[in-house]
Amino acid sequence: MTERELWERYQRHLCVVPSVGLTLDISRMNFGADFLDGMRPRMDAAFQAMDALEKGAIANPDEKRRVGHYWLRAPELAPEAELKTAITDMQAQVAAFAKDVHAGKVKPAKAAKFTQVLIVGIGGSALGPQLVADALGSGRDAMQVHFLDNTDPDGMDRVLNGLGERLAETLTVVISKSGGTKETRNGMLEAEAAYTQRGLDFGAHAVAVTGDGSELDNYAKGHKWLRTFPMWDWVGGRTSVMSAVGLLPAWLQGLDVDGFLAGAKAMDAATRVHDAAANPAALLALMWFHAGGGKGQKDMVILPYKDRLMLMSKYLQQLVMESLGKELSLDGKVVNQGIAVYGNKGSTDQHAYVQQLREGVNNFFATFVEVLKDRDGRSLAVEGENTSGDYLLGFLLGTRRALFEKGRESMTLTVPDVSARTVGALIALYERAVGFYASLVNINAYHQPGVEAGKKAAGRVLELQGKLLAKLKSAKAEARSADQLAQDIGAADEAETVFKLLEHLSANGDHGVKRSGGARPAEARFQSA
Ligand SMILES: O=P(O)(O)OC[C@H]1O[C@H](O)[C@H](O)[C@@H](O)[C@@H]1O
Repeated sequence: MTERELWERYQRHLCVVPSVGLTLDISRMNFGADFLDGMRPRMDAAFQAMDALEKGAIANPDEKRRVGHYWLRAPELAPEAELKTAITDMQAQVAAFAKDVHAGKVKPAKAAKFTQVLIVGIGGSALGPQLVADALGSGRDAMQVHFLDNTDPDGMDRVLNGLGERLAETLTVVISKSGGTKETRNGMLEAEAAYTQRGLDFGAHAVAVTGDGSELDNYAKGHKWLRTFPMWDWVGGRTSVMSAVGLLPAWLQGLDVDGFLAGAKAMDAATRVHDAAANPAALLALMWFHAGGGKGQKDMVILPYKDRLMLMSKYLQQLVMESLGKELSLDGKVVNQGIAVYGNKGSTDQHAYVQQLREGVNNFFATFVEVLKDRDGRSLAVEGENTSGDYLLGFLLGTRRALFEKGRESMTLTVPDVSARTVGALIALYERAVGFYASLVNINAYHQPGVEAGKKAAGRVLELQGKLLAKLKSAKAEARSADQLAQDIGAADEAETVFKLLEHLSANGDHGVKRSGGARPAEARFQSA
């Protein structure tokens, strides 16, 4: 295709959303002239399914749940008055609570004001707040935000030690929809211990966002925490950033929450249109389908040319992969669907993996995210009249061209700035694109049965460790191999797991296990010290 033809194709297919100032350019995706027409019946079915979902149908059949994240920014669309009230009440409660915190009406026991927020959560209960905080935050925010999003002891030490004395002015927000996620429970207990160590009552510094009656809800109430905010079964974790999960941290940080919700609402309005050519979410889903043959054969590389959007790929990785990575279709057939997502930021990535994108295996399509506004205020001329921002765009356009020359497909999303409104719009765009794509390939986007398998297996590993420790203690002083110990606890087939457990136990002082013998598994001996 000549540059002239490309320019015409660009103008013909450019999807424009004036309400949020976003455009989607699909001209560098090499779909054929009849692709969009050919997909029309499937796309129409996807539109119908989405309409039904928004009206309150059971869109998550396995869990018999409704899917209501679109109501969070348009409560008037909730199918029942009680739901609408629940949403508006939640919004009012988080806003009022944050105002009281900022005003010092809700204050810590031994400091004048809360100045820091520590969020404890994982997956959908962390990624949204992390994206929003990183994209929109600054050193001038009302409160600074920190995260515990793992059960890594050293990771937690780093955050808690970093807070140091400021723990006395830190409000901890524990977020878990189910209220039973082990990583989050562990983070909460470690945070609690850090407060206790400094002579601070954790409950007077803690709030929860969780489902009514969950383990976390009971713990928070039992330990007299400051407040609990609701989370509902009709909001999925990965689409919960506009529930209290994301709104409470955003309010506390002092971000433009109204703009965030309004951006999403405007994008929702634009993506409800039953005309794929004018609907950026439908076009995204169709392009994903085109690129991967409806089977996820190509990976989605997200390349925002803006530091503030660096977490976008991480956020979309969960949204897309947990929603679309499914074994079974809605009819119960094995389909093993999914699209792999990765990315970081441009132009930084040009100095890393873009080499492979241009010349290596052609198993991806790129999505460039272009932000028109360079910075607040004017820029320095770094070379002739050129600014750093001119370079950033130059690198984006240059890389895009270099990929196209080698037959590598890409789309370009252009947004005016990284404001709360834009971030809300981008999140809403991808939420709906994922829903549409799931319909196109006939899967349930709203459950995650595969995640459970790993959790159950982890539970069995910890049970095994319990038996192992009991055995080691009873057989004191006698050094045994992993194989012997596995047999001793009636788990001969689990010798490898037992060996891994023993290596970890002996590398840490917590359980008093000592390792001797050689480096190889068969030579190693373990005993209780
Ligand atoms: O919010 P929680 O119930 O603690 O869940 C946190 C996360 O863990 C689960 O394993 C799910 O795969 C995620 O979708 C969820 O967001």
